[in-house]
Amino acid sequence: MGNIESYTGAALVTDLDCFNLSERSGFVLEQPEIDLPEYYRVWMDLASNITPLIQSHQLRVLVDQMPVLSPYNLKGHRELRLAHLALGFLTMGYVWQEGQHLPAKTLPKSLALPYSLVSQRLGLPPILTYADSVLANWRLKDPTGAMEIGNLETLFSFPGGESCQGFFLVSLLVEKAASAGIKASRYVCPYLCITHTSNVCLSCHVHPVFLHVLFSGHVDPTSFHGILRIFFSGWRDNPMLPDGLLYEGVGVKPIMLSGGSAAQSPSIQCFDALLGICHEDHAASFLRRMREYMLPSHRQLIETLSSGSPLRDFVLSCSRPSLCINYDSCVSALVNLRSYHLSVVARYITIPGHRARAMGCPFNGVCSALDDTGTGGSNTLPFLKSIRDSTRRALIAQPRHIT
Ligand code: HEM
Repeated sequence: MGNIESYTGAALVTDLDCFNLSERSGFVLEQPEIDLPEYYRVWMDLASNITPLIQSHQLRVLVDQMPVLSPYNLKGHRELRLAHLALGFLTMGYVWQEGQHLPAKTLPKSLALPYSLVSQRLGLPPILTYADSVLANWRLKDPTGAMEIGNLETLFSFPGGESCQGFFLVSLLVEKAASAGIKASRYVCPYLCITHTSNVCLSCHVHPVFLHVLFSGHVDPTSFHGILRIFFSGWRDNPMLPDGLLYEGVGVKPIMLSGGSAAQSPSIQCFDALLGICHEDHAASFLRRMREYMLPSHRQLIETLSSGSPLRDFVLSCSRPSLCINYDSCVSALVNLRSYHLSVVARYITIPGHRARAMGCPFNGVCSALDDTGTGGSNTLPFLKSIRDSTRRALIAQPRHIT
């Protein structure tokens, strides 16, 4: 494995391993481990049964009784990822078992200490991230079959049944679809396109990625808003836990961490970096902060792509109409994805939020404190619109309307 710091575009073409990227599935972890060594049985048993344990209010008691296990019997990247995923589920379940009115303010040492140590080894924060719940939380029902929604299941899932699984699996398939674009990015890496102009045309491979966004049918808006969303909530910018969460045995002060969000998806930030899309200050700093919730190698790829000469400048300097058209088709695809995503957010957050406020929430107000705020802590609609609009501004030929 090479040293990531010293990478140039040329090296990027040849060594995907360095960025923990798979040739077949991009940022998705290939063949995630599905079990840990026997020593960790208690983690796996509790995480695998998290829904009934939350519903019967037993999870906290059982976590309090766990022994403090050493993380040093975990071997290799895949075991560490599975441990981070299982401990992340236990943490979210522990904190939010009793809903928004009674969040746990302290994570017991039995969970906090091994979780912090596993997190340090991976370079991830000790909270459930997108790298866990989406990129490493899957297996094939039939190992010989294809990676498609009917043949996929999650390893762990929160209350919310099919909708919870659907939320993770649809996001997983978006990442899988994005892998074709990520692979193409190797060839249009800004370093390379300076010398190999023909390669830039390959950027159009990014385009089909966005046709794969299929959300309806797998996630029910009422379950998502009323049941599931609280389990992604973090302890930063969150009125339910304004002072953060104390990790017992790790530090003496509570710490603040954002909840899980697809804003932590490395694929979309890679496309922004590659296409040279610049967001407004506030949105850009939120997205940059979300990189702290990605694996260091994924973050590094985004930074490597951003640090080269902007692709957009290069395309403009070539004065080749076909290149401009290809570039614009990639940007339009990203604009369309973000417009589509805005409609998803309205359907899954804004409308159920209004309904819950008007009727009194059918789930005992489980999520009223979250109503219009994303689980990553953003002020949702203005933030997402600003990102969509700055993407649109990158178009070389500015059309009047893009749907
Ligand atoms: C029920 C479905 C979904 C809802 C309700 C939803 C909600 C949100 C919210 C509220 C944000 C703002 C950041 C935050 O505070 O968390 C966000 C950002 C984001 N979401 Fe989603 N999301 C959904 C599905 C997806 C899927 C399937 C993807 C694709 C992987 C995705 C990709 C993104 C990205 C990339 C951002 C960062 C903003 C951007 O770059 O445009 N989301 N989402």
